[in-house]
Amino acid sequence: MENQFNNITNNSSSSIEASNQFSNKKTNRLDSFVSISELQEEAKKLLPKMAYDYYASGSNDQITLAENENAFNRIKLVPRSLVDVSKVNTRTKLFGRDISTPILIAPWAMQKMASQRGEIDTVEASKEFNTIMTLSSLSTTSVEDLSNASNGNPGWFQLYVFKDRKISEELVKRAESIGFTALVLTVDTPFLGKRTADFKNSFKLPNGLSLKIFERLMLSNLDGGLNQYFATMIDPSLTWNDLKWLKSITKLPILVKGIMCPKDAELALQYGADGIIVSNHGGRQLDTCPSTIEVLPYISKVVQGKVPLILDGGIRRGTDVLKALAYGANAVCIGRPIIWGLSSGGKDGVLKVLSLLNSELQLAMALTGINKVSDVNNSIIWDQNKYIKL
Ligand SMILES: Cc1cc2nc3c(=O)[nH]c(=O)nc-3n(C[C@H](O)[C@H](O)[C@H](O)COP(=O)(O)O)c2cc1C
Ligand SMILES: CCCCC(=O)C(=O)O
Repeated sequence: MENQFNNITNNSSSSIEASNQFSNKKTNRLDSFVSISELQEEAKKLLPKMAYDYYASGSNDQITLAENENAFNRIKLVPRSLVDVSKVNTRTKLFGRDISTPILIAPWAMQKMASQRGEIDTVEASKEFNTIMTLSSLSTTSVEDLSNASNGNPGWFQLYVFKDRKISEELVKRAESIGFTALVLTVDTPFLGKRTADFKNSFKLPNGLSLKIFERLMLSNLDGGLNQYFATMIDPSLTWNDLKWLKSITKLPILVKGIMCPKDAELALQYGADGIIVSNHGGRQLDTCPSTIEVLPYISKVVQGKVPLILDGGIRRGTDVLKALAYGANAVCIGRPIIWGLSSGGKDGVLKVLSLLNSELQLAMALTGINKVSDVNNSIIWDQNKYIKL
């Protein structure tokens, strides 16, 4: 039993084993953390306040930020008995690629505030765990350096579209030519949400760091504050027609990230999206919008398996991953859990987070009588109406 849930279904490596919470073979500092919330506490101790606040914050009153997690906790799973679960397996396939887990790494900006090697640590961990990382447009590592660090297999690239389309076009072509295998077009951010702590802290990148991808644009120092930077550079006039433009300049599959409305899911399909990411940007954009898990079943009904469907927002436990799969997602992305892992222990910290959440997922699958990801469906969600006549 212990072995089964220690050795995750990937090419198990020493650092994964060392970071596993139940392993008694080796111990290191990361072994003592048994949950994402403990890693968050550790990150809070280690990070400068300005960086921690930027990473942790939601917008306005942070209602949606809290709701993303709370909504998962309100959903109840159904335990099942006497099913042979001796070979539970979290492997799955996405865009033809075999991955060891349905847990992917969301794009998040400025990772070198969390560890010295930033995005390089994250991509190395994602490769070792055999999952997919999406690099943020606002990365502190260049696309070329990330590609080199991953032997030409850096994962997916997240795109914020610039007012100057030529810059975006050049960026897309660069990313495509050096091995990125999909584009993630973020559509929930015509303007950056109002994150109070960043205003109070007068957030700016620490000296010595810059937004590598845009270094040439001379705006990398962010002196005017995040929102001003964003408003200066990013195009708020983007519409569905621009998805056609993007498709015309790349052969890569395009996932649309930030879909929260079933009507928008319909439009995304109509305009040719190759994948949909249900996301409210981790509660950082429109405050008081619903949690992502709440809207997922409605979007799943529109998508009907035509393209891969991914959810992010509020995932802090393996049971949350299982609930998202049960509501129709093919995979999930995690943002802040990776941030806390990277801040607490660099690459090993990211591996720790992936290992911890995937072990929890594997255990939750066993306890609900599920052996493989493709067998998950909504019968594992408790619905008293189904049993009311019994
Ligand atoms: C600090 C931080 C930076 C982020 N930067 C980006 C970004 O550059 N591009 C983007 O599309 N989403 C960005 N996101 C949103 C994440 O991709 C993802 O939607 C969100 O973190 C998921 O919620 P979770 O943190 O609860 O897992 C960022 C999120 C955080 C917390
Ligand atoms: C100017 C930084 C924007 C990155 C981002 O998307 C976020 O912080 O949520």
